[in-house]
Amino acid sequence: MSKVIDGKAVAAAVLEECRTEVESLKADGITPGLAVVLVGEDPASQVYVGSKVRTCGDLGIYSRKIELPTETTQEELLKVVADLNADPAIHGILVQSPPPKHIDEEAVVRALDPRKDVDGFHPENVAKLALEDPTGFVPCTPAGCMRLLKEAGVETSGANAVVIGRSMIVGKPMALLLMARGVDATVTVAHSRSKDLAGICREADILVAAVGRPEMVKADWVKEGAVVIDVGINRVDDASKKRGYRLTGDVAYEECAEKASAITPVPGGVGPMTIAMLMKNTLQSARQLG
Ligand SMILES: Nc1nc2c(c(=O)[nH]1)N[C@@H](CN(C=O)c1ccc(C(=O)N[C@@H](CCC(=O)O)C(=O)O)cc1)CN2
Repeated sequence: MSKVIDGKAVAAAVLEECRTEVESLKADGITPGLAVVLVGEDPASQVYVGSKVRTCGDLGIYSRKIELPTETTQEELLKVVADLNADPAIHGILVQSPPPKHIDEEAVVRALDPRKDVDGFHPENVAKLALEDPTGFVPCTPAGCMRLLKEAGVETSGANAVVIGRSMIVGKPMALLLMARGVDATVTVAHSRSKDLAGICREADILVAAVGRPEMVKADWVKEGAVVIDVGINRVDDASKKRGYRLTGDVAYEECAEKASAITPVPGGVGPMTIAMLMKNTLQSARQLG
């Protein structure tokens, strides 16, 4: 049976580091500020945005929640972003993803001031990640995964890491982080079109699943003793639950836990780290912008 990597506990430790940094920023006359923009009424997004704002409040970070109706036009959203770019009280801006279908999300990300792009999605921050420039912002979920690996004492140097998924939010930045100098993993990025996906995964010392398919990774995809990081947070209908669904990852947890040396659960694994790393990025921005 494997060791469970407790994302809630690691996130709590990261948030304590943030609390200390907020005090230090305030002592220097800087009150960090985060703006969270939510377009539409996606229920999961409402939960995440609420959680981001609550965490800011708990740490003493100023936050501004901007809720816009589903019918908000691209132009209206770009105006909101431009106003936040110009607002000195705001150090970090994020637009919750996914926005409604008529919104061109890439154009919205490009409109962000990259110095305030605490999600790390702007092309300038993507380039800084590839260049290993620490002044850029690392996307929160992969940054959280890296922190979990570190806290779990996972040896990455020379390890075979397989990332399933090639999204801009998780797969691609995760691959860059794993191959970075000092981390030094040998990285394979696999996806739905990869031939023999199970075989590729079986080679992994570190397996990161970020595909958004409930319990796709089965025990026979996992090498004995591998470390498994499950990024998926899928809502699966479950009439036995009060809320009508249960959360499950991209990994069939029980059976994979039998083979892995360490594994993240869902919920309580990578998810809480996303918000903790967002707070870190906001404080980095506040420090850099002053
Ligand atoms: N602009 C962004 N949009 C989205 C991001 C992002 O980083 N930036 N990531 C995800 C959603 N997300 C944060 O925004 C997020 C997802 C999950 C969790 C989390 O704590 N999950 C809990 C379970 C919570 C629940 O009950 O649903 C867990 O896994 O334990 C936090 C944040 C997509 N959009």
